[in-house]
Amino acid sequence: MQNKSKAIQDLYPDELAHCYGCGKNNPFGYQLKTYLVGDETIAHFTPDEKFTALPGSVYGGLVASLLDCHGTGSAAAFACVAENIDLENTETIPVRCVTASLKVDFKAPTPMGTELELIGKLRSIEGRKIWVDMTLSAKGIICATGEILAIKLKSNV
Ligand SMILES: CCCCCCCCCCCCCCCC(=O)SCCNC(=O)CCNC(=O)[C@H](O)C(C)(C)COP(=O)(O)OP(=O)(O)OC[C@H]1O[C@@H](n2cnc3c(N)ncnc32)[C@H](O)[C@@H]1OP(=O)(O)O
Repeated sequence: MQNKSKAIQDLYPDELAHCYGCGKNNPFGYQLKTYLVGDETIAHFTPDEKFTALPGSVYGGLVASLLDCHGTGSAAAFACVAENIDLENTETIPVRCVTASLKVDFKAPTPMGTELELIGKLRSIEGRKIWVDMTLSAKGIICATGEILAIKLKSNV
């Protein structure tokens, strides 16, 4: 079992840490952080008014991008576990996962100014293909669900 201490995105090497959604080296982005806790992953984000769809609710593009970055982070974490890479005792990980497919279902309006919680669960790993199921909730209410197919790149770029 892994503990919640290092975010998976903080283990991406510096030259690959510029993603708008989750790169620690992108000062303009969301800097989403995904943690492995037991056999799930978790991330939090609190949207402000610039992400408005209608007053009081968050636009769907943000919801999708949070699921995208939590999904690839989760896929990388689950791949590391499968490969016996100890996330607690490494500075960078050798696994590179990118999104091939992302499905989002919007279940309820996502409220503005409330901490959102993203949870990821590994569905399966088949070769370089990693499927993760996700929820995005606010105050315990599921606002969106997501399914991602992430692909582990063949070589370390
Ligand atoms: C952007 C580059 C960054 C590189 C550095 C990495 C840095 C790590 C840090 C990450 C930073 C944060 C990331 C945030 C999340 C993003 O936003 S990522 C950006 C959005 N995603 C992209 O730009 C990916 C664009 N697509 C691609 O580059 C290529 O299509 C892929 C996904 C790497 C796959 O190409 P490939 O390695 O040549 O693999 P390929 O043989 O085509 O497919 C492998 C398997 O997956 C299946 N597959 C592929 N696509 C699909 C699909 N859409 N549906 C179903 N199955 C599929 C294939 O059928 C195949 O299955 P099998 O035959 O093995 O059974």
